[in-house]
Amino acid sequence: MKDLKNEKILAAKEAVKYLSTGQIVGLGSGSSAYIAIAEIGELVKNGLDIKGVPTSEKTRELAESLNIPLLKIEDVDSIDITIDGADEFTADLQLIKGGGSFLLKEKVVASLSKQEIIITDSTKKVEFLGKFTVPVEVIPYAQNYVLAQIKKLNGTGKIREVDGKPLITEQGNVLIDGDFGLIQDPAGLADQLTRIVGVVEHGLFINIATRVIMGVGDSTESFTKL
Ligand SMILES: O=C(CO)[C@H](O)[C@H](O)COP(=O)(O)O
Repeated sequence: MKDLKNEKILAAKEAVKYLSTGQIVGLGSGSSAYIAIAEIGELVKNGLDIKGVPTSEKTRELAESLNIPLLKIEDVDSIDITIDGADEFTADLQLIKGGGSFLLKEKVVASLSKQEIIITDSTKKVEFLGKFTVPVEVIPYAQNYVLAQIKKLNGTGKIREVDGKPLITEQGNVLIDGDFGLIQDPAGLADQLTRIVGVVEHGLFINIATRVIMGVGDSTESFTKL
């Protein structure tokens, strides 16, 4: 049986090799990113001088607990490198993110980043995105409209719930998990979702990742833009 936790650890250890002193580092969210943050905490303890930019409150709390110095996103113009996770990726580095509900901040941080390194276990690589649903962050007022528009795109949408109630994101929005089947044209779907009024952002990360490091058994595989 695959040891997915170990695969994430191996990927995280490989990713932090890209860090160097003086950098501003985006800190992702999710179980893989938290492993990387723990590694970064160790490196900081041993003298690595970086400043982190968190992608969620949970990440901020974790980084603070590890004494990683932090910057506010408002105070940075550019981020040198971000390490984050993903729910699915393809060989040409298109991603679905947002399983952990933090896609909006993750995409802002990724968009500011010169390098976006994604770390995953070996279950996340797919030929076509779409087995994992596409999270769509929506202002609550527009949720029924957006659900109807998703239908027009031949998709089905479901409001994400926690304990029987709609999950409210850190930005006060709701998430619709959109099922579009296997996605043949992720960039096209991303454009269509962006154009729906009331959609704040979605979890298709198109041409954003610069490298994916995937743990496989006892080693890692690295994917870069072809
Ligand atoms: O996008 C995310 C959170 O919004 C996560 O990076 C994604 O869900 C992967 O999580 P994990 O590393 O726990 O598998």
